[in-house]
Amino acid sequence: MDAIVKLQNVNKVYKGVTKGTKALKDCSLEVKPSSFTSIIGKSGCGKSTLLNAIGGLIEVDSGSICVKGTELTTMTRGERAAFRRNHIGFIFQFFNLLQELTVLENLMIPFDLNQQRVDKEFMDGVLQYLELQDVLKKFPYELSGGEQQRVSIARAIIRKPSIILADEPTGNLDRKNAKQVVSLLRECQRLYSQTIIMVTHDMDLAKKADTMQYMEDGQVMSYETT
Ligand SMILES: Nc1ncnc2c1ncn2[C@@H]1O[C@H](COP(=O)(O)OP(=O)(O)OP(=O)(O)O)[C@@H](O)[C@H]1O
Repeated sequence: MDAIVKLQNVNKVYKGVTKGTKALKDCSLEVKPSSFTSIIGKSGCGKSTLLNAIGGLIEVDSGSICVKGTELTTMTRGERAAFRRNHIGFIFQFFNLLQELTVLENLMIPFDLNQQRVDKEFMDGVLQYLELQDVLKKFPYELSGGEQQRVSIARAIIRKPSIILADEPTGNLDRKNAKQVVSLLRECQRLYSQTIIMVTHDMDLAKKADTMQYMEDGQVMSYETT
């Protein structure tokens, strides 16, 4: 099956004050559709940069990034943003929920921005599955860390993106909630055929993916398939 995400020889240098940091060095990666991939590697090896490049959040210097058959590197920033809104959901370590909005309002932000209609039935199913129906009127600061992360997962899922990019989604959670989040991502993959790419420091959680990619010094070095 064709890869849903394919990077070939991608290079990214962050132009610093003194010298540039090479965050990606001829980095290549292929991800199969509806698969769950984890990316592990030491701090600073380029994991977040790789995820941000796949999600079109940053521009790279050279190489090819093909997502769902579309080349991102030739797009303008606005085109990448539109592509991201249509196809990609992001989950972050610090949840990125707006504290002054209720849970429901947070969930509606992407729909409002995109002037897109909500599939109410689908959304209700996701909320039920993530056990969030009873917290919809609460504010994020009234929720536990695990609940907040479940809200951010719901926000990523309910727009039915084909790809979910999760950057250390369990980094701020205790063991029990961390395991639950990874199980939920697995379920999203199973139920909604979403492709999940998860960056983590946690080897035990990384092993729960179908494919584990190891990054070192700006490159994906190897992979294991279970
Ligand atoms: N915006 C930026 N400006 C300058 N340098 C950056 C920027 N973002 C990342 N870097 C540098 O690029 C390299 C890769 O960073 P990246 O955040 O991708 O690594 P990481 O593997 O995700 O690290 P961690 O596990 O600590 O989150 C690091 O040397 C980092 O200091």
